[in-house]
Amino acid sequence: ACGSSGDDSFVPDEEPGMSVDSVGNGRYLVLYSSRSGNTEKVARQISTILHCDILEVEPVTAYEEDYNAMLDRASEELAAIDRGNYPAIATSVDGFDKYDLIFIGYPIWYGRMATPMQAFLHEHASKLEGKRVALFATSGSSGISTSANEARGFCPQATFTETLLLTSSGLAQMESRVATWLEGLGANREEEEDEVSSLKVKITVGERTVTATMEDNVTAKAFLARLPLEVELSDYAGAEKIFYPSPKLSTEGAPRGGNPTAGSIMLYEPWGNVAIFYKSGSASNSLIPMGRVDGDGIEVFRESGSLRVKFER
Ligand SMILES: Cc1cc2nc3c(=O)[nH]c(=O)nc-3n(C[C@H](O)[C@H](O)[C@H](O)COP(=O)(O)O)c2cc1C
Repeated sequence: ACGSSGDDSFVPDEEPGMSVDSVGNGRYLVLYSSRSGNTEKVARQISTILHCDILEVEPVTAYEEDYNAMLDRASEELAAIDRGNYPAIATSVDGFDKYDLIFIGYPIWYGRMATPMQAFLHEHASKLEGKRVALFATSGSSGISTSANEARGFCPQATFTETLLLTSSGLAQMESRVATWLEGLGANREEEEDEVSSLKVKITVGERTVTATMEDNVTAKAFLARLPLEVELSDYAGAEKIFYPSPKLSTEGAPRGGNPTAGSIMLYEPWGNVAIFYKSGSASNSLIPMGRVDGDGIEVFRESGSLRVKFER
């Protein structure tokens, strides 16, 4: 076997860390590594039950298809780890601040934690300080305690919960075992309808989807109540994309006055049109602030001419 130690692997220096695709409110994150799919199934089950974020920790060099070649590689990588050389992994995370509980799953290799997850914990140990960590593993028959000790070694400042091990005979009861374990941890499905997410809107423009955060006022709420909504936005003055809701949106009691900047979503009361500003506009008492396109999502509205868009919750 060649190139298996990982010592000399070139790690591209492109992204400092990846952000996890958020689906839930971000209380839980499931991180897993998996070669033949068993641990991945458990990880997906956890993420489905909790409706939470999930991220695979992947090696830079793909796993060998051939089982014997894989056994060789794994034992070489484990020996290298014992000498302080970790295999290169393609996954890194900027931080775990928003997560209350982080699930970490891996297969058992030679009684130990699979090497990609060891490398991940080695690289992220300081970021996991003070975090609550729930370990889960799959194996043919071996136990989890050696790998749990390895995890504690990497992250002495983390708090470890009760673990879950599914051996090949236990995988058949995966659903009930996972559900019972999560109950014991007090982990439950993330609520989707909290105040913040209820003001979130997805806007799809062609192939791209951006998000906006709406205001908590009567006009914005009237708009939210009409979603999903597909409309043609026309260009106005080379600064706004506009459309005319029909019937007009209620403005009764809404705060007046706006100073539009790129990203502002406002209602122009005299005409009743909704305007998404991709450039700054003039301040006006006839503008009612309705919300704002998040981040740099406003870029998608800079295309010239009209745009077909879909707004949805
Ligand atoms: C390199 C390697 C070493 C393994 N060592 C063990 C072991 O020591 N004890 C055990 O019970 N199973 C062992 N297995 C079996 C895996 O732990 C088991 O198939 C696991 O569910 C695989 O998870 P995955 O499908 O997520 O990759 C090993 C598998 C591989 C590939």
